[in-house]
Amino acid sequence: MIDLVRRIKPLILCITNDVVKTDTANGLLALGASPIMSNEKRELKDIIQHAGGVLLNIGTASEEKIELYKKAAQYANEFKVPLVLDPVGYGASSFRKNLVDQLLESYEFSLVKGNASEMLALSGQMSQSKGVDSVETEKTSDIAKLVFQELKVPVLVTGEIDSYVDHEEQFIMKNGHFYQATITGSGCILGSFCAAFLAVDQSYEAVVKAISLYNIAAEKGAHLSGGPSQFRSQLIDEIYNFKENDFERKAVETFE
Ligand SMILES: Nc1ncnc2c1ncn2[C@@H]1O[C@H](COP(=O)(O)OP(=O)(O)OP(=O)(O)O)[C@@H](O)[C@H]1O
Ligand SMILES: Cc1ncsc1CCO
Repeated sequence: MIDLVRRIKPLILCITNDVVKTDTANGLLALGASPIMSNEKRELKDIIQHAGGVLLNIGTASEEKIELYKKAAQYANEFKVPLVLDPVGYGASSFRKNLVDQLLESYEFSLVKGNASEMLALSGQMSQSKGVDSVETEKTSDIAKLVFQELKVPVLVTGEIDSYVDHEEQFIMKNGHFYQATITGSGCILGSFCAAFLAVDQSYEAVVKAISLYNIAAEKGAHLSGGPSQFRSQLIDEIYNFKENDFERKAVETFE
């Protein structure tokens, strides 16, 4: 499926947070997709008409950006473009919680992905959210089931083990390296990769492939790195050099 992404080179609109814009654009370029970032609601219709996927990441949301998120979601639904939501910091403030709840009520998402803390909070259960990093100890598979029951949209919960649940599939995915948790934006980049794979294949397999590619690239990159800084750039090279047969390392299992 990576060959398909590289051949189609889908345009991915990322309405994402200020911390990770450059890393996300570099990640998508290394993958073979075509990123565009935007902060302007008046251009969204033009862009989304030609986009293969849209990512909404609310990591640095503000009152002024609410209309931007809503318009992007509206056009993505109107033009039937896959729409991914990353509810960064959900549970860390009531502003973020209200914003995400409104978006989920009003628009159709192809995937909601977040770390264990964010997703546990989204399920309506108590979570120890503090800031944007995950501090949850519950299994991501249990959290994914809870959030899916609550939202009834495909969900991905990230952590040491990632879990995906939709109306008919349930997977855990074991690839990845702890260095990923030492760099900012690791989950945010993954959200953009999910949008890029969903752009070429609107099924659960696209999500599994996006995570597997990203986490296998991380495993390979970590072995060549002395720490987070080197890892950060090595990861981009491993993504760029990823071959279809690298998927042979993927560690994906179904669960009950
Ligand atoms: N300890 C770990 N071992 C293996 N992989 C990990 C580990 N921690 C995170 N990952 C991987 O890192 C990526 C990001 O997951 P994480 O849950 O850290 O996201 P996040 O908290 O949303 O990140 P950020 O907010 O920095 O963007 C996923 O692909 C996940 O599989
Ligand atoms: C650190 C941080 N704060 C808001 S968004 C972000 C990037 C990781 O989610």
